[in-house]
Amino acid sequence: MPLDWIRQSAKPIDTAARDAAAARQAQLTKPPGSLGRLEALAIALAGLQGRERPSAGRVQISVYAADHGVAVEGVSAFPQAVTGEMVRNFANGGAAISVLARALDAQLEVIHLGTVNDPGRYPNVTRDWIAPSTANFRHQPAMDAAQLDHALRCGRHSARNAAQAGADLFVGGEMGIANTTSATALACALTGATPLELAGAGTGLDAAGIRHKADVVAHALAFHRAALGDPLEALQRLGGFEIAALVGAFVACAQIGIAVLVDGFIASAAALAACAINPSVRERLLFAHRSAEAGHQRVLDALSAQPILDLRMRLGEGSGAATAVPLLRLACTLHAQMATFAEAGVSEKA
Ligand SMILES: Cc1cc2ncn([C@H]3O[C@H](COP(=O)(O)O)[C@@H](O)[C@H]3O)c2cc1C
Ligand SMILES: O=C(O)c1cccnc1
Repeated sequence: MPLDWIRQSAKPIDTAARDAAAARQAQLTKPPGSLGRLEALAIALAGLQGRERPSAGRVQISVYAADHGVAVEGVSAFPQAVTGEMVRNFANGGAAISVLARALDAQLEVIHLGTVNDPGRYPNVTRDWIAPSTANFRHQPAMDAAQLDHALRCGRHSARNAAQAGADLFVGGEMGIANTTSATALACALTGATPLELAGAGTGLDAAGIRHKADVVAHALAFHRAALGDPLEALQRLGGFEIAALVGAFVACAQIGIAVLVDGFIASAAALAACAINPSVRERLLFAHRSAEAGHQRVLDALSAQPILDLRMRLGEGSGAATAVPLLRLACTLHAQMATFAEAGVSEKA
């Protein structure tokens, strides 16, 4: 079976490294717990990376771009041509994630999986073409089995690239007009929430637009209902190429043992699918931020995830995850460089 790999277990957390990091935190010259979540993040990263002193220095950001057939239903505030235009903007270094990646000195990989408006070839964009877009999932499965397999393996390839580059941390991003509709449908199928509970403004729909989007999702869920019990089938029917690539990347990173920092609503819907397909993935994911997209909190709740930041961001591209990287770096630097009570000759708690 070509998809057998997706269900193979994630690398177990290194509890010895995590416990050693927790013991070190207790020795550092501060009241225990006073660095709050920075302590917990350093300890969690130690378990994920298998070393007492973890690092967030080397970061790989992989951004997947693809179009969605459901865009014809008028579910986005922006035209579909923007997906291909943004691929060109990524290539030219002008997108938000381009700027963030440069500022973080992160490795940025852009993978073009297919757009209706083809911007052409660029040396710094990987072309891994599946089709100009998914099919409109209101009336038919978004992908066939071969397309799903292709997209999942594309994500696994990024995880392997990250491993080869010695990445400490993987960030997955996406670009695809109408992909909040796809993420909403997928999240409804996986959580049992209603379309009205999860549908949000995306790129800027008004209240009537959000009701229409929820209606499109409701029709799609009714059409596919009999097949949605299997999360892989739900992903094939309701997902997008870029969302499936994120699923493949998250699962493969978890299997290889690369820590994953999950972005906003769309990346979290992909994380939800990854964990539904392969529950062992969950303990290898960190959640960067709470998006302003209406349904994100419900998706985070379904994952029992506590995001690091809440900056009212709602962009995607991996931008929220990239924004959390400096805090992870500070958490690691404090953990590695603070003096212990013994080293500094400071008296411990009475
Ligand atoms: C210029 C521009 C840049 C973006 N970068 C990410 N998105 C985000 O918005 C899209 C999803 O929203 P919806 O479902 O409403 O279409 C995705 O491409 C997502 O990555 C963008 C959207 C636009 C317009
Ligand atoms: O949170 C996200 O990922 C998001 C929200 C709105 C539009 N695009 C992405």
